[in-house]
Amino acid sequence: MSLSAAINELKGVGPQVASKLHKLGIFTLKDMIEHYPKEYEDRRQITPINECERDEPNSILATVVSSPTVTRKGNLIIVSFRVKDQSGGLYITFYGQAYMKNQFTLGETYLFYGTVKYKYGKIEMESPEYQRVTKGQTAQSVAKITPIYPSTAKLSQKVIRTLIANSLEKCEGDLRENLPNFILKQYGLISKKEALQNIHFPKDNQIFFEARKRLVFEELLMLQLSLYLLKSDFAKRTEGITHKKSEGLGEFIKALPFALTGAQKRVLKEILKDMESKWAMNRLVQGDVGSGKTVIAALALYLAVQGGYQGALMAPTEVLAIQHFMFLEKLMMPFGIQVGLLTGSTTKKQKELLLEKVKSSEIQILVGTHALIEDNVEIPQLGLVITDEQHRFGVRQRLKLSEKGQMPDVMVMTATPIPRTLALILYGDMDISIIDELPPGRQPIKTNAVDSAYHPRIYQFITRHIQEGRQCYVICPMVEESENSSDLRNVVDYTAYLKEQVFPQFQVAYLHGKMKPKEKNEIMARFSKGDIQILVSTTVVEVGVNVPNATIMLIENAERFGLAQLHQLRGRVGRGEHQSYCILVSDSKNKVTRKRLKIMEESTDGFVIAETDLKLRGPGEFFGTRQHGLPEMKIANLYTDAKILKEVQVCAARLREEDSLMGGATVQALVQEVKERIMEEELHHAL
Ligand SMILES: Nc1ncnc2c1ncn2[C@@H]1O[C@H](COP(=O)(O)OP(=O)(O)OP(=O)(O)O)[C@@H](O)[C@H]1O
Repeated sequence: MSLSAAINELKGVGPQVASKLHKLGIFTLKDMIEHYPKEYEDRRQITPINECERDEPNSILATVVSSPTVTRKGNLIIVSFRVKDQSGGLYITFYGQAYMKNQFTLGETYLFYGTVKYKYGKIEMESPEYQRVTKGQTAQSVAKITPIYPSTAKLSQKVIRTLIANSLEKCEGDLRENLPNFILKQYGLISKKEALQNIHFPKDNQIFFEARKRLVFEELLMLQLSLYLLKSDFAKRTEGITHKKSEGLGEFIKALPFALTGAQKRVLKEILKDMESKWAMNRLVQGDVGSGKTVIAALALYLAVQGGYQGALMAPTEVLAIQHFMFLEKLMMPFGIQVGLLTGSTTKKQKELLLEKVKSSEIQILVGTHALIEDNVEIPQLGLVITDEQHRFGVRQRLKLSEKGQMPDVMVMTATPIPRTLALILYGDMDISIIDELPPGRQPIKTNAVDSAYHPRIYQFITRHIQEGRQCYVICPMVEESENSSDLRNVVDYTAYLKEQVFPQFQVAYLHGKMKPKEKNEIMARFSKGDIQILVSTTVVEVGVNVPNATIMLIENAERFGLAQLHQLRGRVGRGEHQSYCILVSDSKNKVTRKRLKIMEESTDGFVIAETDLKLRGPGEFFGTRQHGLPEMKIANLYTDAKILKEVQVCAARLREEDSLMGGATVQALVQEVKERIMEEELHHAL
């Protein structure tokens, strides 16, 4: 059978099982085979019955010495019988599974795996997994390292195991090697077929590790190659624009309302060096929330414009685009530089006029949302592209903006502190600058995680601060009440409650993603001016909003947010001279949640928070949402597999650099496979 055969072509998969498998995202035999175990149980160690650890799982090899009997306790059917080995005996008991009565034969030997308990003065093993050991078999040939699969959609582990074993067997002929031989040799990788067989049913620990390494290597290599392909079809370092040194830059810096921090100066130097060189700049500027990235963007844009080029700045939301526009306009106007704004709400007429001015270079800096990448936007002298990324744009969108110019310099700003291992993958071919210093005078934000019993005190606290002239954000996980989330705070109802019951004396308003852009902008402008004191919102304010007078960030149902997200949200306060506070409300008793909220109380360092979050939750959930244009990881863990990742990057770079390798048929097939995957991803995304 072929790997692409539909799962219901497999024996034993009827419509019911198929629909359960579909729920797990399994449609073909290939999907089935790539449904990797989440963990393993080592059942090879067979323990004599009298040495079994209580309340722990054990493997025993025992013979049935009493016929199964059925008893009832209320509605519960209990099947029980006694088994023995040379050291002793115990009872095997199944609850609620009447059919077990007929599964065992007196005098036969079985391998049982289950938890051994003391119950009502008897030793018993509860609902164990079992397998008959026939005459010719040894216990060792039956007791195995057994895979345990993730989310089973009500399919038993046994069924999944059997389906995978069958898929592997039926597709054996189609499990072809897809990595070139020289890569297998150089990195000591086992074949694809062996790896797939042993990731599910490893014979021993050694082969399991080898199988995993091989599959992780392949997955990361595919990811790295797809990033290369998406970025520039294996383009090497390219020559770009040589921006002229600007004499006026010093004057521009002097005109800023503050002195640059040491970190800002260092990053600026790195950027200037890139811009003034003949190579195209491709730089990621990473700075913790509030570290002052926007001004760095302004300086780079100023330099480009001074040399006769145009610059573009793309932001992920309209609110943020407007904020950047206002900031840049104020700085640039005194120097006679014109800044334009293009967003989804720009009217047709305004847009025509604006685009004309951009085309004639009358407007030198264009700020906007992804409206900037539309085909009719022409920026003829485009020399610098900056995206304020925050993980909202895909690699492809970033490229599309760059393509409006002739190899413009590219700078990506991000506030999400990305652990090094992840930055390597997401921005593998970029140079990285880090702004690791906050502007002077900032007091660390005080953070407290509390439960909802604290609400009355929280409201008093907010009242006091607003009376002193400050402002407050309140974040809820939902926009409106919905059926399955009535226990979560929602923006609409909570605003009404706060307005009427708690803060009738203050201006309370709400903001959420479903509102019209015009309404959103209006509310944000009123909050910026101080006309609104309490802004209740979803995470739309998470990205980059800058209102220095806001000093309290109250987050309801804090357990619903990723740590990176909480850190971003908290970064909306503490942006001015006043002491700021972040209050995280959660009634969750979950241990991991409590730990995560505790980290927020203890650390204000975005990098520490991000690393810890990654450790606690795994990278899949790190960003809260999936990355556009990036395949999901099936087996690799970007955090713990950092060592393999490094090897992969060396290997991928070699494939890219040495054209001779590209000529080989296997490498071409590999690249083709990567291309197909990207298409699949895009399709998946478009749906
Ligand atoms: N060197 C500096 N000294 C004093 N204030 C500064 C300095 N640099 C920036 N600021 C101010 O700090 C605030 C935050 O700056 P900015 O909005 O650029 O931060 P950011 O890094 O983009 O943060 P975020 O990612 O959270 O949006 C702004 O009010 C800005 O004017």
